[in-house]
Amino acid sequence: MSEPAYKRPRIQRSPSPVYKLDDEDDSYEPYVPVAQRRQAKLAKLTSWGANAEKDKAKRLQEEQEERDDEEREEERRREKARKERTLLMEAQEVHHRKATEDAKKTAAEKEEEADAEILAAIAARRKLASDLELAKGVQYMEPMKSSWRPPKFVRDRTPEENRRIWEKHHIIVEGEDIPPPIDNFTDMKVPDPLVKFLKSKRITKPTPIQLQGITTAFSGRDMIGIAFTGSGKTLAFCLPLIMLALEEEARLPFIRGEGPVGVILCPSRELATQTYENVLTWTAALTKDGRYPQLNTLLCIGGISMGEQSHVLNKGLHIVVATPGRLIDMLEKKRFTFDNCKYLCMDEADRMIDLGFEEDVRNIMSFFKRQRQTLLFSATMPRKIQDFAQQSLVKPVLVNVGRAGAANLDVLQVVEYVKQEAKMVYLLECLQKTPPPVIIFSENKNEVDDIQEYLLLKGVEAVAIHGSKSQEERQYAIKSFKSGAKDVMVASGVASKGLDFNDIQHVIIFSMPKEIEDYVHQIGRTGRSGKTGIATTFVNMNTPEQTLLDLKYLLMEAGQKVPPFLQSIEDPRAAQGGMLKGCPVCGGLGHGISNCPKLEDTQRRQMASHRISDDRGGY
Ligand SMILES: Nc1ncnc2c1ncn2[C@@H]1O[C@H](COP(=O)(O)OP(=O)(O)OP(=O)(O)O)[C@@H](O)[C@H]1O
Repeated sequence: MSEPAYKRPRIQRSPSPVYKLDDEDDSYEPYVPVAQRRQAKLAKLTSWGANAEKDKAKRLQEEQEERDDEEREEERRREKARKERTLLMEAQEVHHRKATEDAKKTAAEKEEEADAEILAAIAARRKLASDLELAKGVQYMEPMKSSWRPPKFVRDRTPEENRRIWEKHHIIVEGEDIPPPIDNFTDMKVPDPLVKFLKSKRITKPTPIQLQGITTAFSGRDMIGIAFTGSGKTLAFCLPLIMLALEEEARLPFIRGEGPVGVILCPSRELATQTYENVLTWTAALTKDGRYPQLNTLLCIGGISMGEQSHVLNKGLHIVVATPGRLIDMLEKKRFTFDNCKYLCMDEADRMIDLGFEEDVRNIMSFFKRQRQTLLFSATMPRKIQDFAQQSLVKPVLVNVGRAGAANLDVLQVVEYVKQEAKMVYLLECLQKTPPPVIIFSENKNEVDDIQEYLLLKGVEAVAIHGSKSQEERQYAIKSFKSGAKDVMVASGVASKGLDFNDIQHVIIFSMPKEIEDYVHQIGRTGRSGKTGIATTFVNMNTPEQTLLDLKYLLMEAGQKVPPFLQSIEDPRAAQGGMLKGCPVCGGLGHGISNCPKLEDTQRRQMASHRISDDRGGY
């Protein structure tokens, strides 16, 4: 058995006291003397002020840095956004802006703008200069030098006196240092035998284009000459070349292989032949006198054998009259060179540049070794061609007699509505209006043949000419018509440019050409050199309304009678308001550039990229 546990008794004691040491008392503050305390406070205050300044500056700096950071960040964001913006978005914006602006414009303003855009696109063509000159950036700044001086009394004239002469002859001149007009061949210093010869041909006084054009060309200036059909442009550009050739020959006679001094380019073989014959007569008149040397002229056209003219090539050569294709051929074969050629004239220049000859002209220019005097002449020269040509000429002078593309006022224009099926029969009746010679124009080669056949059947002495005829047939037609052996010549429109037949009484336009310029050239075969003539034009349902509108305006401009069916044709542009200006591409008054038939035709031709003629010098 176990013993019970013993519980020891506990003694209750009071808790032991907690002792604290003196220095552990919180409230204890050592004693600091007053002076020392004041100094300490002062020091504290001073140091606090300086720190506050520092803090403030620091804070400001930090704030500035923060702002800079934010700006940089914003710029980064903007840059990123800019990069992310697609071209499409920009295009949309431009489009939107344009749409808003367009909404504010009138229809006329919109059309004007569209026209300007098309014109700018056309104007962006390469300058008319040789490839070499373009590549080398050769640009002539000063006109060619000339030894010709106007007589003293002309030099002494005041500008006001010159202006009065221009006004009197309805001549508009543009350009720098315009040479003075002279209204007398002798005062122009044209050699006496030539003046006498011209007189014998009833050419006694210069026509307006001659009195300004000849002095301009004599002065060595590049020029654009615009004047009515039959107003004597041929003499205006041939005479200066003849004078230049005389001067060169007198200085040092030409021997074989030398020359030519100048070249005249024409768009058709017939026109080149006619100009060549003119040059031959004028140079022969000089030589006949015995005081002047013989000048040699070469006709350079397709369809003829150049062998026949080898006698000319065997001598020094002064003047070449050419169509572009054959000229390029001769230059490439080095039958002659343009090393000393100083004069380049283009007759019917608007056609030369427009009718697919532009590249040929550039090619021809590449054969020139130095600066030349360039002259462009035509009865029709739309603004577009003038502007284009101006950039290629050196300080050009523009000599303009009447509106470019206006009809000759000496032609009485009659427009008749004739049904298609009635045309042939009515033609016979129409032929009775005047005595021969008469020219009938048709746009279509087959129609030309049909008309000739019909007339022959009816006993009318008629010849026909168009681009598909052989050179012999073409020459025969021209010769027999010119000599008076044949009364009527039926021709395709292309035969119209520049041909000068004696006293054509009546021009009948069997089918109205689409381009009003062609009409102007066709009616211009009559009413030449101051005489009057009649032009009868057949129109009907097949004639495009726009062509009729061009015709209407042309008749109005020339003060001619406008038949009721033409009067009733409304101009859609008139309804839109705005100025009715001539089309800058073709000069037609009845339409704008956006619906110009000539431009359409050019574009179609360019797309088909085929040439007008196989020999480049024919029609
Ligand atoms: N000063 C003049 N006085 C009278 N007749 C002239 C004069 N000058 C030229 N002629 C004659 O006028 C006719 C027409 O001249 P030319 O063929 O040079 O005209 P054009 O202006 O070239 O016409 P187109 O634009 O149709 O080619 C010619 O028969 C020419 O002999």
